[in-house]
Amino acid sequence: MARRRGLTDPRTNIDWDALVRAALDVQTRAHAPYSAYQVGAALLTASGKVFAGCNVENASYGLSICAERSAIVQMVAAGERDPVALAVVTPGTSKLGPGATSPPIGAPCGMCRQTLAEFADDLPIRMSVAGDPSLTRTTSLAALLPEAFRARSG
Ligand SMILES: O=c1ccn([C@H]2C[C@H](O)[C@@H](CO)O2)c(=O)[nH]1
Ligand SMILES: [Zn+2]
Repeated sequence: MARRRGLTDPRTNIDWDALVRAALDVQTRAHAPYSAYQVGAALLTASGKVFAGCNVENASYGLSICAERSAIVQMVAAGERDPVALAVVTPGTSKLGPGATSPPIGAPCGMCRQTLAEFADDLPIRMSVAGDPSLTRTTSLAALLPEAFRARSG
């Protein structure tokens, strides 16, 4: 018999504030000397644990890894494979340089979307701009990546 999801199930009871805080915390440790664009991501898994990742750039630019994929690597290395929510935090206006207006709410890139699709059919995703609570949007992996590539059905 399938277990009913209780109040403590992270799928139905996502503590978004805590997840965004974890993303903000790891964002400060991003290694982004080339783009100066620091990103933090925090993945909540079905076990209730949070795995955080930041972008790590390289002098050979193409080797850079995004925050979202960093978080997935942390999750898999810890033996988990069932993400239930993702928070992503991108830089606020103060980091954008002179003359910058309102920053865009940074959404996960295509490569990160497909990497997320490896571990979840769908996933709520909250995207926030650091330091500006009005710039927050909650969407889903299925909305961001319809018709993800899947080698197998089911
Ligand atoms: O989904 C994304 C898109 C970009 N970046 C990083 C990569 C690079 O270090 C910086 C500028 O593109 O932002 C992420 O972390 N996640
Ligand atoms: Zn990415």
